[in-house]
Amino acid sequence: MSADLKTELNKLTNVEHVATQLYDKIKDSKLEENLPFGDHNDDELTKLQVENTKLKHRYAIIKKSILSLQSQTTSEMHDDDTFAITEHLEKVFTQAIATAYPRFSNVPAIIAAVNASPKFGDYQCNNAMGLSKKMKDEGINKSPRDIGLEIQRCCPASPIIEKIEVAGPGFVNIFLSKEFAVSSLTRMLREGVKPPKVPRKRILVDFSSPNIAKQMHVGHLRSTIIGESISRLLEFLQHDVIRINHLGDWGTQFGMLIAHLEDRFPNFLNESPPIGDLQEFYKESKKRFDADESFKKRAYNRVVTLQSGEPAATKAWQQICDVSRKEFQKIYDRLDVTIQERGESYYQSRMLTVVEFLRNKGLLELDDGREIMWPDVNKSGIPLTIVKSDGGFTYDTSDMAAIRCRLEEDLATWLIYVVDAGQSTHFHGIFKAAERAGILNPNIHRVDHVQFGVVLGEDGKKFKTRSGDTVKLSDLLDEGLKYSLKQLQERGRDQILTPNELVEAQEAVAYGCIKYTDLCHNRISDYIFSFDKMLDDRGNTAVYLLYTYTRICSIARNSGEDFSNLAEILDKFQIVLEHEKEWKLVKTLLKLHDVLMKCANGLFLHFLCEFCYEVCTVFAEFYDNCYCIEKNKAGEICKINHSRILICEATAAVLRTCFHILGLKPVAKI
Ligand SMILES: NC(=[NH2+])NCCC[C@H](N)C(=O)O
Repeated sequence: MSADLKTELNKLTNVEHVATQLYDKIKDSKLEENLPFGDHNDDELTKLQVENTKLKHRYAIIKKSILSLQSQTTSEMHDDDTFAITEHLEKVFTQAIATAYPRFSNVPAIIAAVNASPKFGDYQCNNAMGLSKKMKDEGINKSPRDIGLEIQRCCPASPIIEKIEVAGPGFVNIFLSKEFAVSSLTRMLREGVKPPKVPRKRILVDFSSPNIAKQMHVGHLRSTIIGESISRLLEFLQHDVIRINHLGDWGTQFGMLIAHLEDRFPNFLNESPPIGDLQEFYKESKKRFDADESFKKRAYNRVVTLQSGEPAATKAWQQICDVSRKEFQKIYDRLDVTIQERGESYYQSRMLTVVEFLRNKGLLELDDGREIMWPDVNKSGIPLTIVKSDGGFTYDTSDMAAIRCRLEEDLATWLIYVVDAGQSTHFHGIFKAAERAGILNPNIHRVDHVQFGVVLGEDGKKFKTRSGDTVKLSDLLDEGLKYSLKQLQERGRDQILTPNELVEAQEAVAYGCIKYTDLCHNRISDYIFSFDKMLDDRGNTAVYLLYTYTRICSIARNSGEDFSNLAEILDKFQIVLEHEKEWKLVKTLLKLHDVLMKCANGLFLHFLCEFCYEVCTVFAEFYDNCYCIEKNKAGEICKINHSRILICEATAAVLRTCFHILGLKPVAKI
């Protein structure tokens, strides 16, 4: 709210206050004399009445000036229409409430999109009931309907609002302006889909984060998919995003791996060891570690040499990491994931300093030879183990060092950890402890553990292969490719598409399905992994969305005209919104910014999936009812509705934006 507006509102509040006092005075004086209201002629009362008239006059002037100031701010907002509609309406109606009832100027407007019949408007302001209750508590009786009417009267003009209606017991129904919709859509077609404006932040997203020498499992796959999409969403909103792979590349297990490497590949310093299956290698070394005392001793020694930075041990460690790194990278390439590696080893020296820091602050306590830290001053919950009894560090230590580095060195103000729900106690402890240590300040920093549920097999049990082993991710992706190829062949697409187009479609469908199935459920719940379900072309699936998108793209192509230069078309043809289905589709498209904001606020991507599905189903309604191209009996094109094809192009542009965030690769031909 502008400073001018605030001053005017303050004036109004004062006048309202004086007016109430005056009213009470008049009422009391009448009660005293037992006279009916307005039927008094004593001097005192006349004076009060004159004053009352003056106040009324002043009140009206101030209200008028507020209204004009408000329309100024709302049209300023419109100069650049890259805002979310709900957010804009919240501002407009918060101002309306403040003008109508200055003492409630801090009550935020409650705005909801209306999905029922269009006669109830497109959005609703739902404050009337609440305000009526508030007034009742003050002893004032005002019906929600009257309050609704007053809000309507005080609503500043907004270019996005066509009209406001008060219905029933006080519903304030808001109808969007078609003029605004056409101008937004035209702009979008000319300039591309722009993000809503939000204050830019530096955000660090910690995701994927598998462990060296261990299998990357479906939990890591979920983290990879969700983390990538969250990063894309926040980048689209113009934030400065740092994507971090917090690899498990440090710890005592490396001692035995190095010792085993020395024995199996004595020439490792000169030649990279041909380790095919690192997991098998891990198992072998673990067996020796448990059975052979001298091997165990050497393994412990290698931990010490590695941590002190000794070159041979460091080289061995790097080579082991390289084997895993290459495997992980193959998965990232297939899924089009970009991430920067910064494993636990990165924090080795920072762990030393963070331990010193916590110790100096007196936050570490001795417990059975370990040094622990209580996240809470009251010692509730579970303590973190900062230093083990043998002097080594733990997962807690590396995360304390990491959080400090991210906030103090990277200067991120928002940290996002995309890790399974099983680690929620760990992260809760880290966040609390960081706050207690003064590393994290909740007034400046935001931290989120973006947790997610487990992937289940079709039998409802934990996802495993038929033989009961954990599923290898590369095998899973291969299987997806097989399924999607089979589906494309069943549709005879292998006959129409070129071999390259077929591979492109096959990958888009397979990887798209796997990602979309993960993202379209509320991430907190578990979900069942089934290729048959995810490849269904009806319902909320990637296949349905990709097919709809391809169909939309083909409309302009089939018109026989060149729609590649939209600006040129827009110079010649206007978008008109006459048919109710055209209007419904455009209003749906305009929800994009609201949906993006909602996804970013709670870090939930299923809202975006639901939105894509809504766009596609509303598009189908539009397409069934509105001809874009008309053909004569001979099957020749006789009329092209340019406005409608432009609406199709806008739909495709909105879907493309969402697909990019969700990691779906749109293909022009399927
Ligand atoms: N900062 C973190 N702790 N990130 C998540 C690490 C996940 C860990 N490597 C695991 O596989 O469970």
